[in-house]
Amino acid sequence: MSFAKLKATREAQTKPSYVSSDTPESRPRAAGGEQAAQASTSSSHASSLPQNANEPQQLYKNIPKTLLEIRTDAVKGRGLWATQNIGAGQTILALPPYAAALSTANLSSYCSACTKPKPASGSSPLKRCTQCRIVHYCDAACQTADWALHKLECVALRRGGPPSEDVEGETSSGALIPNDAIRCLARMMWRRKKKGLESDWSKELDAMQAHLPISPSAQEQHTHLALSLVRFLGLTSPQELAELGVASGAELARIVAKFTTNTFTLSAPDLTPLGACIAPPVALINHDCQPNAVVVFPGTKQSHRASHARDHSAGDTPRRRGKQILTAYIDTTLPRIQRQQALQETYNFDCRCSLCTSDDPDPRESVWCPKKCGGICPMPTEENPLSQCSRCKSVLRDTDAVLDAIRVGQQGLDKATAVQFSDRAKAQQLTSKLIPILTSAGLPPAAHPLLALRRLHLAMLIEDVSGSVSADDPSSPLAQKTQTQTQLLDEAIITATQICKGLDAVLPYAHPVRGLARAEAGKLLAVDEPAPAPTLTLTNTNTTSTSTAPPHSPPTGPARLKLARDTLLHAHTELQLGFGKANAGGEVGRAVREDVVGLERELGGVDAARGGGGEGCEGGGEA
Ligand SMILES: C[S@@+](CC[C@H](N)C(=O)[O-])C[C@H]1O[C@@H](n2cnc3c(N)ncnc32)[C@H](O)[C@@H]1O
Repeated sequence: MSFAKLKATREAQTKPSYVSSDTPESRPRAAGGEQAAQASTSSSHASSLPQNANEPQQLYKNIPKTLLEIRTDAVKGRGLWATQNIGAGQTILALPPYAAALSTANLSSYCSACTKPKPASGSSPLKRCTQCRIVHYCDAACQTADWALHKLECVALRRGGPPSEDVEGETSSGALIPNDAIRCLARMMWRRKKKGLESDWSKELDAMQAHLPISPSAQEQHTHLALSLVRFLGLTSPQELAELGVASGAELARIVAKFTTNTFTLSAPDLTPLGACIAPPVALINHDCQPNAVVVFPGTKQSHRASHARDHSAGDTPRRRGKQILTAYIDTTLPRIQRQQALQETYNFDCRCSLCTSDDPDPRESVWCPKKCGGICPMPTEENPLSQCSRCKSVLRDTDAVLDAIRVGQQGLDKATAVQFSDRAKAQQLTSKLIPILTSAGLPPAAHPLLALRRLHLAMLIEDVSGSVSADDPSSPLAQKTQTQTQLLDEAIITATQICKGLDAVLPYAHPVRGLARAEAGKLLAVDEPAPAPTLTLTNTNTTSTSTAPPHSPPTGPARLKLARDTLLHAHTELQLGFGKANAGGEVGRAVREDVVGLERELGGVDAARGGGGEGCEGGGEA
């Protein structure tokens, strides 16, 4: 698994949100910069705070001082605080990563300079570096922009990577390709040397917080990464290490530790993980499971010439002056215990945020009220099987059945996630079987692992839907073909709708994941319905009636189009806030807006054909 994927399993799907969370109390800004920061950090976190940076405010020139300031929290260390009220959807920070690398699987399908994907067939394909034959670029301009780093990387790639599990593929000449973490680290080191060790750029990197790994497995992982890096860089002596500005092996270990604590998953505008990247000003932001900001890579209007890490403030409540800016490092749709484990494993701290310390029932860990009053019961556990509805106080019976369903669901989710690419049929069989088991055990749409299973199921269904539309088999009978297509599409729409319900219950309004999920549901509703292929049903009165609709199937015809338009409009509003207003909701937000305009036109046509006036939105669907 690539480093990006590994981190992404923890963080990507639920890139941060933005509730008006009541963040821990702000503390007065530490007067003494790094020393003060170090002194005020809990030693139980075994972290080593920056030793050699300037007064932090003098570094980080690209942090807008009119909006933000660096302060130190006694528990979390340095962080960013709002110096004025920041509106929903306002960009807080926008900057390109200091170093980035695509994961190996993406090296031939994305540009290594701007991270734009391979163009659709028909347009000119990505150009491969003729020397290493590994990295690809949109054109000569992208290649030139990346050359200063790639010329060093090209040599290292041709030399071949370390023969270890960090290697994820090989070149046509059989050279091994190290994973994205090693290549990103190497790019960071080369650039650090080029910029000068005394430059602010390098000092910001050096000032990143490092956790000295506590667990033996983390220690082993760091050592392994450091050794692989040395081999990839082609270093054979301590002198060569010193030429890169690294005085000793211990210092190299610290650099690796800083890297793992502070990297981000480089993602596409739709949050698909692409690789690893590092941006010290953004890495200053601390974690909260109910954060008030989000890190996204929304794509630029004309092209992806610059891959910006943008930190957006989103949601419908402004971040008030004096509040700490907080993002989520992990998937916040997960139940508390899994969030805590992920944070401990990678970032080495116990989260004490309001969500992690609350006693209120949490939809992530809940079961519908047995009396169906609309309330929820806390999910029973082996230790605490007693559970009652938070609203009507009805007691949940047969908790063993619920516990069994959850256990089987979690095991199935782990298995299906592991085999989703290698054995699609198995993964799909698992998700299809487990979703009804969990719903009949009474789990609401937000509960884990039901929500996660549905998200996985939908990803596979969407591939099937596009496959069934594009690979229309002319030999199969029309009725059978359209029925399969209708069933697939309806199942995808129903699943997407349930996912939106689940995400709405656990993520704050305008979270990018919510916006993307709603955009997906809207797009599925907008897919042309397969030509009607009615099944004939004989009735006992000797007449025939037609019916293709399974129970709870989505509406058809103009009603479906209207629902698609309304869903996409809703998605557009959330995407604008989640991916930034100034950026018009990012690449996905702009595409959704075009879809809305198309649907408005179609609906106008339908209304005109019926002789009615359209009931569309002015200006093509701006919410
Ligand atoms: C990416 S860094 C954030 C910036 C860091 N505070 C600094 O001083 O450079 C991540 C580290 O910050 C600390 N941290 C972030 N959020 C925290 C939280 N909610 N509680 C405790 N520590 C936190 C942890 O030590 C974590 O490994």
